[in-house]
Amino acid sequence: MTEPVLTVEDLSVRIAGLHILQGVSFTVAPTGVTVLLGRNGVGKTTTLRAVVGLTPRGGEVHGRVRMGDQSLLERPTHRLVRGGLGYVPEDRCVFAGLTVAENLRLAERRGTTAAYDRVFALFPELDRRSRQRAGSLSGGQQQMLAIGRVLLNDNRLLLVDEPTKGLAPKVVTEVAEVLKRVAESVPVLLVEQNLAVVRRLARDAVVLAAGRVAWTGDAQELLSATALTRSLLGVGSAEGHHHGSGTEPGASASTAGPAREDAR
Ligand SMILES: Nc1ncnc2c1ncn2[C@@H]1O[C@H](COP(=O)(O)OP(=O)(O)OP(=O)(O)O)[C@@H](O)[C@H]1O
Repeated sequence: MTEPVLTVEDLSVRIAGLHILQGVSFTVAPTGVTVLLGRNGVGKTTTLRAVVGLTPRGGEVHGRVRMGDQSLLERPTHRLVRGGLGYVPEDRCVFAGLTVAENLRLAERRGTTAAYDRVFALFPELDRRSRQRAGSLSGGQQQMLAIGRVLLNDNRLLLVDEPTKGLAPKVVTEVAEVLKRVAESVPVLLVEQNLAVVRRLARDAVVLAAGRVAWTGDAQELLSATALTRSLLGVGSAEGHHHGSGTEPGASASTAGPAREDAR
């Protein structure tokens, strides 16, 4: 068996008195996309943040997280990033007042050669728009910039949080396509609510529920098991068709109905 690139063991996170993660354990395969799923507010973002050392101040993190043989939890984020842990946060965090080129330049690491060729091959638009202010880019273009910025450097693992959130259908497809190409060379741990995107990209799935891992296994198998997706994610079917009352209110992936099937 190949060694996982990331091993999370008994991860527990408390924030503001809430015990959000209560002993989460899973691994991320060294190739392809592993998707982290679960209903709204279950702790997917909290998991990624804990791995990369960005739990909000005052939050308590316990457990073990390893990337290869390196233990991550006690290291500061900048060290982890330098060690090859790439993170694309949910809110993209591009510098709105700076140009595309300036945003990219800020991501360069001293002592290494930034891989502009790789980034512009994946995102030719960033090259074309290099003098445009990031704040005036579309949501999709900002997402491309957020991903491109991380890809300027070599990574051992990418953590990508809801990259298609709030994007137009056509752009969702573009972002999914780019992530698929990225994942050919670097493993990705992806939080994604759009099940059409999950279907397109993911090989392995980890599902969180009630602060713990409720299911792990083959992502495609999960998506084809209607009863399972309904109980774990609150959607009737990963196909995006309504089956009976397949969209329960408040279910995270329940927004992945027909309107979100565009990424196929
Ligand atoms: N800084 C914080 N202070 C208080 N509560 C927080 C904080 N960060 C997260 N939480 C709470 O922890 C829970 C998990 O949040 P998290 O963002 O990890 O969920 P998620 O699964 O990523 O949700 P979504 O699918 O909606 O993005 C939520 O109930 C959230 O309100």
